[in-house]
Amino acid sequence: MIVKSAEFICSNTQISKLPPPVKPEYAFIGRSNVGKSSLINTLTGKKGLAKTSQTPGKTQLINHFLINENWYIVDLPGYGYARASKANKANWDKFIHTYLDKRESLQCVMVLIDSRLEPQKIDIEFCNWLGEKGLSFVLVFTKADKQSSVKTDQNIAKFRKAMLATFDEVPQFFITSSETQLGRDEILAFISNINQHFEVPFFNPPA
Ligand SMILES: Nc1nc2c(ncn2[C@@H]2O[C@H](COP(=O)(O)OP(=O)(O)OP(=O)(O)O)[C@@H](O)[C@H]2O)c(=O)[nH]1
Repeated sequence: MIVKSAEFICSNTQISKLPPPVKPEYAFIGRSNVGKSSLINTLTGKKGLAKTSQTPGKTQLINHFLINENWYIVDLPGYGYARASKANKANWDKFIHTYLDKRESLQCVMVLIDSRLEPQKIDIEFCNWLGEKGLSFVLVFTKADKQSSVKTDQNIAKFRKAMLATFDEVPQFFITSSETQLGRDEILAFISNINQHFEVPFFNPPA
């Protein structure tokens, strides 16, 4: 897929104010600082579209970006920000879980995992929750340029093994780097394929 246009549409803290669910959308989520904004910028080819920063936990809203005028990238707040208060974490859980569980037009959750790390409990738990809810998701291993491909493969194998404790099969995965654009074309092709089969879901427009 060629990305011809990518524009920021809205930031939300309320599910009721999200755009109508009439276009396919893909939610990008992961631990704070996993490289989510960088990946979104790489996919869209727009450097400043999603803000990148070295301060973990900066993204706190649900951000919708409209791509080629016919599908959305949804930038979700990062989870597992160590310095967030308990109340904030609980709010995050409720808000994001509601969005993921109820959003009619959500096609796939792109779960970003830092390829440099051994399997992290919080990532596995999140995948388990998605599995319990029957939500479609893929794994996107980020920052692959930061170490050898052997090391990346080892960490991915460990992650897959950890997932097999609860899943019969491991979901599809992508290896990416926002530095080298590794994985960009594969993710866009994956999305393009799903978009072709999208049918507008039934939904109740707000009164
Ligand atoms: N070398 C390398 N650095 C990366 C890559 N992706 C992200 N980074 C760096 O990692 C840091 C965090 O990246 P962001 O894209 O801001 O991460 P984020 O997940 O959006 O962060 P939050 O907004 O805190 O959730 C920045 O310093 C990026 O430049 C990558 O693929 N390779």
